[in-house]
Amino acid sequence: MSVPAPSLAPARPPASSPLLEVRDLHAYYGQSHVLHGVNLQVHPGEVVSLIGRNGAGKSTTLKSIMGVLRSRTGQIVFDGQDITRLPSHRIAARGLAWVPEERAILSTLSVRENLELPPARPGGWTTARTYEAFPVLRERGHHPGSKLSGGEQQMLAMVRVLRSGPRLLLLDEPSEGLAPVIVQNIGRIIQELQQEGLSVLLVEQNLNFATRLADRHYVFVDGQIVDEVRRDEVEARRGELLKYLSV
Ligand SMILES: Nc1ncnc2c1ncn2[C@@H]1O[C@H](COP(=O)(O)OP(=O)(O)OP(=O)(O)O)[C@@H](O)[C@H]1O
Repeated sequence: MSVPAPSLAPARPPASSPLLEVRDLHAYYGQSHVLHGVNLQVHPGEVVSLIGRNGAGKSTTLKSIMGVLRSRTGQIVFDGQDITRLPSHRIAARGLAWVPEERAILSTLSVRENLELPPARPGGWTTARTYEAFPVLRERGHHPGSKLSGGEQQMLAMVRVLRSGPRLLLLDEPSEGLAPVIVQNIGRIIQELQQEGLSVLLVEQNLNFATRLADRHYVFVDGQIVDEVRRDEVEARRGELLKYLSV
């Protein structure tokens, strides 16, 4: 997997106030208590990754932030406002966009219909930008969503949410199951988005992909964050990070 290497400069110093702050988050599926006091921050323009083994609670954290999983306690603050009790659509309207692991595109609609259904908002991706970044989506314009490859589905799912011009993008395993060249392309787009000031919270199992892109990493074990690693610490601590991910 090769994403163009970003500069070797240390992680940018976080701005004084975080764009997203998650405080003492607990989450539940029925009787099952799966997040145990998660605290994390994402600063404006930062790319932050959540890494950890399967079942550690990373996706649940994204679902809790978006308000898709309602059975949770703690506080989620976005741009200084408490959004914990808002319904998901109002959370999205504040500028958070989530691409779930299953990529949530409309399988019976064509690529073009999938692209055009979400309303484009000021600052969001236009159709022209979409085709410039991912020309394959123009070529596949009339194909139904169900007939796309995994990579094409990931591109389409990302573009659908980028049309709304979000300020924070939540990506759940964007590299999962994709060919190296597609992973590289998606990595390049994430870097471009960061350069434009977008913040990204990225769930990843692919350590190479995560460490190339993210300024900071939170390590999840059994529903808790047990470690935090900055970009400039990654090389010295790569062995520990691999151990956290190994089964
Ligand atoms: N819909 C659900 N109902 C019940 N338990 C769930 C549900 N979704 C996830 N879990 C459980 O919650 C825990 C955290 O899962 P989560 O999906 O957040 O982990 P993850 O770190 O994202 O890993 P993965 O890569 O496997 O998704 C796991 O024990 C999982 O089995």
